Amino acid sequence: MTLSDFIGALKDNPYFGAGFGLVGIGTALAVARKGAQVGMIFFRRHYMITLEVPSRDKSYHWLLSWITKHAKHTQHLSVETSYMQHESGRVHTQFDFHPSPGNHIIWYGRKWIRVERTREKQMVDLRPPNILQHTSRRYEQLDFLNFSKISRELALKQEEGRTVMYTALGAEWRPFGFPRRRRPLSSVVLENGLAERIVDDVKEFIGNPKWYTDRGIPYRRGYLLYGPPGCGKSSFITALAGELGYSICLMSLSDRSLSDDRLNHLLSVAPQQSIILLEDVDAAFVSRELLPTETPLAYQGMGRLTFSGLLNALGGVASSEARNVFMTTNFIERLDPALVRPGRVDLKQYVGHCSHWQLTQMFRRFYPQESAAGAERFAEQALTAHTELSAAQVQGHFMLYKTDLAGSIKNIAEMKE
Ligand SMILES: Nc1ncnc2c1ncn2[C@@H]1O[C@H](COP(=O)(O)OP(=O)(O)OP(=O)(O)O)[C@@H](O)[C@H]1O
Repeated sequence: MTLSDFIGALKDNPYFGAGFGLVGIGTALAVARKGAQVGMIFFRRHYMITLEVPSRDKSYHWLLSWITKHAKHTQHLSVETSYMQHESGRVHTQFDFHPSPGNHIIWYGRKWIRVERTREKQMVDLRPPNILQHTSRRYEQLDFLNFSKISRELALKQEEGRTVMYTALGAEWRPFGFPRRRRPLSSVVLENGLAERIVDDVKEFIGNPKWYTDRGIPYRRGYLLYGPPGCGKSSFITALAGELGYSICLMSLSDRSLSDDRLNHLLSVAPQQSIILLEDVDAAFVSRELLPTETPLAYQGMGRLTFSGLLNALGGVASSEARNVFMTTNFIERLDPALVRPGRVDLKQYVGHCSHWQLTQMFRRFYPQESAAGAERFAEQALTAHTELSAAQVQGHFMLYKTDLAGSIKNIAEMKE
């Protein structure tokens, strides 16, 4: 039997024909699948473009709120809980629902947009921040610009004339609550010329980055406001942020989940044009000279944040963006000298009890119809009745007698918190 006879016999064999046919179909499908994959890769490479928005980028939150608004039908949501404890002990909690990490398809402007939320993988010891990826057709590159612009406008509209408060969530800063109406500087009455002095200093710093780069000095400035409670430290910083059009990044050093790495990371990724506010710095650490006998245990270093970690983080924030760190305390004597040395704290300011001048100013703000002489009399009587008065006490008293000036003066001796 020759080879041609053998092939002829196989051709006529129905089993062989069917097997050959099946193999042929399988191969054709595999080739088609591979072709589709290659075609998709080719298409993506040449016709698609991906925009990556890291979480530390300013537009990240704008895009995230845009996506949250538009990806209404997504089935995967993740909750983000922000938590803030006020000095009064009052706890403020907020739940935000965002599309969870993964793919989300959004129908917008008569187009499908695919948004992918992913987590950055190379971070150690930190809750990884998210990345948003937005994919569009290459010839519609302008889409990115429009998309980013629209989300920015949406966010800016919400923030117009307002101060955004950020709190630290994992390794990221997240806006907390709705942006607050800006507090005018004039509403915080500090000792004559004090507010202007700090405002001028901050403005001078923000306006002169070149001075720092020319001298190789890290572009940051630290401020410490200290003094008794209720005298306007926090209120002034909030008003200052409003004046500058800055946001506030509020951080508590006694947060037990704060580690050296996390603090360092948070300081370096704080949103641009923001003030970092560390309130009650004495609550987390006390001067090493006071330890261990005279200090209550509650005040000793807590959590995984170490004192040297804090010093390094404050001294080591190298950023091209102006970095303003404000700290407040009621007990400056409890702070370690290393914490308040120049480089970490460049301007220290005592914000104390009300002076005669402050009392007259506050009186005139509350009772604008009253004469200057009336305000002087009020200030004198208040200081005769009380040696120390905080602005919060005075404000509380005025609130009590909002429409009753005579009552306000008559009951001056009862002014209390
Ligand atoms: N100098 C001031 N001018 C106007 N209002 C003030 C002033 N100081 C305090 N207040 C009012 O008193 C309240 C408490 O003030 P604030 O929280 O700013 O004080 P603080 O000095 O930061 O206190 P603490 O040291 O306890 O944090 C606020 O409602 C604020 O409006």
